[in-house]
Amino acid sequence: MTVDGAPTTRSGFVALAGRPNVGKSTLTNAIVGAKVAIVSDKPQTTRRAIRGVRTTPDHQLILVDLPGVQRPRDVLTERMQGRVESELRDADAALLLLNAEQGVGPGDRFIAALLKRAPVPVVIAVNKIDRCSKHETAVVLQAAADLEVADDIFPISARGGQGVQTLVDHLAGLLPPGPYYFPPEDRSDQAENVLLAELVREQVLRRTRQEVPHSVEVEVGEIEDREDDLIYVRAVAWVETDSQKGILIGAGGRMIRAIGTAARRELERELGTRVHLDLTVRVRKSWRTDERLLDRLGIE
Ligand SMILES: Nc1nc2c(ncn2[C@@H]2O[C@H](COP(=O)(O)OP(=O)(O)OP(=O)(O)O)[C@@H](O)[C@H]2O)c(=O)[nH]1
Repeated sequence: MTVDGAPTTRSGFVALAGRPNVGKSTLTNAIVGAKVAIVSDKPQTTRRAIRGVRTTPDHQLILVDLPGVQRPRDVLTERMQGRVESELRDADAALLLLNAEQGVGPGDRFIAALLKRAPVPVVIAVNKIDRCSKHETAVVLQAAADLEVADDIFPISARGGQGVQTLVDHLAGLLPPGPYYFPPEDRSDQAENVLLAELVREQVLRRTRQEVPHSVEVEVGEIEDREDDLIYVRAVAWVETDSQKGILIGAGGRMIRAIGTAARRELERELGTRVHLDLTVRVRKSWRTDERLLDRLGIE
């Protein structure tokens, strides 16, 4: 409280960086307390910067869940990297997530080098400590310190919750004083169709496992109130080859029906109403290099 009794709030942006699969989505959900970022055991699920908003009486912490940072390889990853750099410029702090199970590798060093140039304080969280002994964790904490990028390093388990509160308290302390950016009830500012597309994509990945790589993108074109208590959602799953399309559709359409049913349930849970999901599969050869499609999909 200030002298005149008005509450002092802190608010700002924390840019979350880390190799694919380190647990960025799981941590985002743990911090925000809702399912805003999709979680999958496949690397590189998160292509868009998905923001989660945590609001408490004294702070609003806006997490920017960065796409997996990689060396530029094609148009998509160059764009992703551009996005990472601009998010860092606009952030109040950066959080580098490491995987305790895997230790510090070249990918982590690459991101750390990028973060060294960030004009904001950098914090490291070493995740998945539930999978490691105390000694193994200590070794990774030391390797994290040796990156010489962060002043503070926190061991956590995003899945189990261990250490998450301490980390959040520290991050909140790095935010500048200021009013809230979003209404307190908001947990994500994503356009609804992007969020729904992520939920559908999660089901596609879950069911197709290794067979269909990360070349699947989902676009939600239409969300329409059809009648009381029923929302019509039209989605297209874009793949790169005819054989991927075949896998997604499956023998006699079994796979696409299973994906559709599971995705519809997720959408119903999200929207709190019955959903009619119209899901089609289309082939778009090398969409990764198609700037116009990337724009339409909201990948900047
Ligand atoms: N044991 C354990 N597993 C975890 C923990 N945090 C995340 N995971 C698992 O690690 C896998 C990847 O987690 P995600 O949250 O999807 O990782 P991500 O960094 O968002 O991945 P991308 O979006 O692909 O970059 C999932 O299977 C999670 O359940 C943790 O603290 N402990």
